[in-house]
Amino acid sequence: MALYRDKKDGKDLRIYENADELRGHLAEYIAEISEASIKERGVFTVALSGGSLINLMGKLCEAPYNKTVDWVKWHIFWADERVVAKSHADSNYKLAKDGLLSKVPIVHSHVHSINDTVTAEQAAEDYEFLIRQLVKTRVISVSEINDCPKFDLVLLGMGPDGHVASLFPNHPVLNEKSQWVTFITDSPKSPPERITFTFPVIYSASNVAIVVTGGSKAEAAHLAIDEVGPNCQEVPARMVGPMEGSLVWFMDIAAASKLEGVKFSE
Ligand SMILES: O=C1O[C@H](COP(=O)(O)O)[C@@H](O)[C@H](O)[C@H]1O
Repeated sequence: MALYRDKKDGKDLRIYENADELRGHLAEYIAEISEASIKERGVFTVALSGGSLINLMGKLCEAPYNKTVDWVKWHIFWADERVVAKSHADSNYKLAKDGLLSKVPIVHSHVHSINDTVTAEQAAEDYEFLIRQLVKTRVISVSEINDCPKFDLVLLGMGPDGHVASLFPNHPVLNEKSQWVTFITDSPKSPPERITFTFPVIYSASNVAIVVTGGSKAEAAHLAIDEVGPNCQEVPARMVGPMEGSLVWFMDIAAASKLEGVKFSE
């Protein structure tokens, strides 16, 4: 059970004693959305991030989920990716492959990774084209509000600066509205060249989860979630607010330690 669960401005906050507790509940949440999506549409489309998220998804590789989840119906995408070779230590694909995809029976052709042999600009263009094809063939649903892809689940981490995917504070791509996937060549966090989903795609998802652990992210979580005045707009995580679906924040106590009005019983 979550130590604390509440809604703040449409955000469903779930706070756990520690990262291990969070892991169990995150696995259950993902498995439930997978089951519902497969029941409704025959497939489950999930966009991953890199960083600490993959380790926090680790319980999915264990019983009962390794056997009960219908892995062959999963289609994997990346909400952001670093433009490096897939074998590079910085690759979000490699991180997910080593930590999750190689441990469960996902169909190889359902793993939709970026083209890592071209420039960041071309990689973003190619990735958007790939997503458009899968929208046309109805593997990915489409938003009823705009023509954006509607992923069943977008899983985001958050950096200590409040960035989500590769949408960094004060970067012009925060305002990108026309493209689904864009690129940057000046990421403040290495490596500099990345592709990223834009906010319209994140807003259109059926479900978005932001998964955050550790005290180094407590200040950014506070700025993203609490009412803190005009400067709060600069925190990209604050800009995540799905128009169509649900938004859940999974946090451990350390990440939630600066949230206002959150009290834990002794
Ligand atoms: O660079 C990135 O950082 C964020 C946050 O990473 P974390 O290790 O602090 O959780 C990650 O979500 C993103 O996918 C990645 O490219």
